[in-house]
Amino acid sequence: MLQFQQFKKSYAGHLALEIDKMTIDPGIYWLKGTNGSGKSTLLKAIAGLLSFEGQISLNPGIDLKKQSVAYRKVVNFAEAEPIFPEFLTGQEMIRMFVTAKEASPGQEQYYLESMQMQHYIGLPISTYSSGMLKKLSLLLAFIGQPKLILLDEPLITIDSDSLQVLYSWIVEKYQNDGTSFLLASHQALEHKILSKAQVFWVENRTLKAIV
Ligand SMILES: Nc1ncnc2c1ncn2[C@@H]1O[C@H](COP(=O)(O)OP(=O)(O)OP(=O)(O)O)[C@@H](O)[C@H]1O
Repeated sequence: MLQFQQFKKSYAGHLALEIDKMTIDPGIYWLKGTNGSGKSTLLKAIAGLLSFEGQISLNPGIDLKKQSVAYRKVVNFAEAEPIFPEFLTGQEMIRMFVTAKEASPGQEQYYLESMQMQHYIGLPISTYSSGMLKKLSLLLAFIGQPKLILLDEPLITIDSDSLQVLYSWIVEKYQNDGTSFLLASHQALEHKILSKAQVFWVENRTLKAIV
């Protein structure tokens, strides 16, 4: 599903993360690691938000650098602490993502309703609480037909009912569409399927599968 070749990310000349060669099969993965180990760096690099050395590609042969538009259409990302333009409404953000990701019209309705976001989605983002903003960013990560969804600390700030809805979105998307997930979380995934997700550990500036 996802391939790394001679991947290296440095900040101001200091190596943060290196993956010489690795293939990740389709699935749901739980990305763990101590603070500062490189989880967000990895997710942002895979999302195409950071410059790096080497190659990241998605099967079949969609290279992040060479086919950047095609790649970004099918790799979605929700940041740990999302920042969106405050003068836009959630609805306007959704409209932008629907266009960029070539989503089917009305796809967002299911997500808006199940997460009970309809009452605020037409308001400017400046009026949102951190949980309301987090739910918007999670919804945006499900827009389109992603092959891979990257969620950085998806469990923080949302209430327990919303958490159960998010778990169901992830499991449904994987089971119905075969979408893979990389979930970076310090909190346990308390769900009967997700708790069995294969673990990847980021340590010593690299990525290791825990078998
Ligand atoms: N913009 C940046 N400039 C310089 N160094 C950075 C930058 N972003 C991250 N780093 C460094 O890269 C390393 C990995 O950081 P990263 O944010 O990826 O860790 P993390 O595993 O997501 O941490 P946490 O669990 O605390 O969120 C850290 O040493 C951090 O100081």
